[in-house]
Amino acid sequence: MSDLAIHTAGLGKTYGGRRPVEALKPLDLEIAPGETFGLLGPNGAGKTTLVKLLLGLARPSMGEASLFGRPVSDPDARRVAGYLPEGHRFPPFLSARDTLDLFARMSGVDAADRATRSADLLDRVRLGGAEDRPVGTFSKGMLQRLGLAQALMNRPRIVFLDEPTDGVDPVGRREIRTLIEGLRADGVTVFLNSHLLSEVELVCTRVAILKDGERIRMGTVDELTRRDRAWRLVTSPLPSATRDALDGVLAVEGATHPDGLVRSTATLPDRTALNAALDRLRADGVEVEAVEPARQSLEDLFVEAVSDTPPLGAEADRPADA
Ligand SMILES: Nc1ncnc2c1ncn2[C@@H]1O[C@H](COP(=O)(O)OP(=O)(O)OP(=O)(O)O)[C@@H](O)[C@H]1O
Repeated sequence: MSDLAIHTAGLGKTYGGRRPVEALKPLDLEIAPGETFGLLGPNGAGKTTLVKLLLGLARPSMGEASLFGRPVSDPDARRVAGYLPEGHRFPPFLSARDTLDLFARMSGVDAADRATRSADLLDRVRLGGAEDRPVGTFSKGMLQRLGLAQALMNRPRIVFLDEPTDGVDPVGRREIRTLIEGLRADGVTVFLNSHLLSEVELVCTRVAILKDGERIRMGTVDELTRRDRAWRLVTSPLPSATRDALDGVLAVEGATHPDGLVRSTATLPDRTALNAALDRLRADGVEVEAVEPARQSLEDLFVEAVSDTPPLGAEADRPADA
């Protein structure tokens, strides 16, 4: 039996009808326990479909999926999962405490446990003090935090969070991020669907990008955002002869920083060539403060990946070494 948190083999979904939609093309996916995995993709890419398949809420057209070694069609597989759906709604007249009590009943939490569990969760999502207010008076951030508490009610080993920071202000987003980091510290596997790439970049250990139902990228944020054959340098100012000698290799940023150092990007075929360039800088009396692989933001990568279509099976699994 697999001890992976999520395992899929050839999992795919085509919605029927007069014009069938291939929402998810056959997907092989392995997510280890304790990972915080981010699923990205433009609207209609198949993200929600994948989550529904993993929760047994939609039936696959092909392939199989399991959570912690149990097929997702087995209700016991779902018992270890929590779910915060996108755009969830709670009855507005219920208090936060009553809302959680309702979900506790639906999750089969023992009557003896329910009150303590709800109180603990309300504290955890920082809603202690607002427990008796009707949910209809809650801000978007409070509603999302209550949604998170609901998703954690059954002490899940894995939680699926669909746009948890949707409509939430920066302070609320940070609070939700801290909660997600807390889950990771507790060893809970997190499967995050989000359009907020800066958040995903901060919180996820690994990400995949879906487009038109197909996975077009997958890797750690570090692997995916590292630019091939490019390094970022921080140095003392460069004499003009050095600039001329390294013309075409070194692109120096125009602005001088308050620290008096200059930033540049070196584009070179390999590490040997990088070291030759550094030797040249040193020989010219330039002091080197820092050298690191150049990166693009996750947002740049996303836009680039979804704009040019070629599915990059080989590149997706490209080794991290520059
Ligand atoms: N019940 C359904 N019946 C028919 N087609 C569907 C159904 N649900 C989703 N689809 C289609 O499947 C494709 C994938 O939809 P899905 O909701 O999984 O995308 P998504 O990546 O979650 O999008 P978004 O970011 O907008 O939430 C879309 O073309 C969508 O129109």
